[in-house]
Amino acid sequence: MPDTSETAYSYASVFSFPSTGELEDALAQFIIKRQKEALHSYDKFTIALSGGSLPQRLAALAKYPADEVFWDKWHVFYADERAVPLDHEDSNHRLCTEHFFSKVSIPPNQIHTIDASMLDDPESPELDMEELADRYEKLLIEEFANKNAVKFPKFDLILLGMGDDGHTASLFPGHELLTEMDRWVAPIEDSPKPPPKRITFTLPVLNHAAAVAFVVAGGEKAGMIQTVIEHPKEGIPSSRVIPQPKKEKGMQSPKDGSPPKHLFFFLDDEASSKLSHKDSFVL
Ligand SMILES: O=C1O[C@H](COP(=O)(O)O)[C@@H](O)[C@H](O)[C@H]1O
Repeated sequence: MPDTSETAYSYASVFSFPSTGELEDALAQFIIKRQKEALHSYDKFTIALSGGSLPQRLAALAKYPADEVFWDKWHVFYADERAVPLDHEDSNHRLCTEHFFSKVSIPPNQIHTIDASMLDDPESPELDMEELADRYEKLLIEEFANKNAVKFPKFDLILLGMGDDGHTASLFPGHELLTEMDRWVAPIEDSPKPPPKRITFTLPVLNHAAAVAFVVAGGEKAGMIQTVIEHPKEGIPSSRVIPQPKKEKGMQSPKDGSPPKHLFFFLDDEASSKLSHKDSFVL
């Protein structure tokens, strides 16, 4: 577990905003900066999204003009998805479509969903969750494996939410999936939060990303945010997200010579109310 101090967090930048509107504007600027950095190195921007409250935090991006956000370069995946049809009320894809994709112009073939053809009857005992996860992993392999020939994909940015129990993506506290160190995408059939059947990125995928940002609002999450940032614990999934991407040529370091940070928290003032330190938001 990383060292933390009362004055600054050595491994993460923690930003807090008085309102969710201000949080959303700052998050949009941050995402655009990451997109520009990615496009300096490659001709695409690979991003993974979550469900829950995250999709509604992305709508601010729609305000930016076409010379700022290059939607045709975006390649979108899901950090986790529920094993339900894509138009089901529990689907993370449905939420992202309603709150975000419907407002912007990402080419639909660059938004990578789970294989809906397997999900006509999500209650069916025949539903092969291993196969569902493997098919999603294959999409990642098509996107990443040739480019980097690495053991794990390296997303330019992964956006995560956090439940008040500390779960993130569909990695739950104390669950055996926290020990999965080989697969990229894993099934879970006993999610403590409904629906029970889901697929999820594994911890190594989260921790190989160039950047991961948690986006969390609300006073009910303040205690867990303090634990994750100031007193991280092995059994709490969000505590285990500490990206350490492989160095690449052109990777930018801060001008002050400090080691680059790859983990970011975008919080509202209620979620950050128990923290002893917050960073100024400077891009
Ligand atoms: O079940 C899930 O929960 C987390 C957290 O959701 P939130 O509503 O508390 O923001 C979410 O990030 C994940 O994608 C989702 O499947």
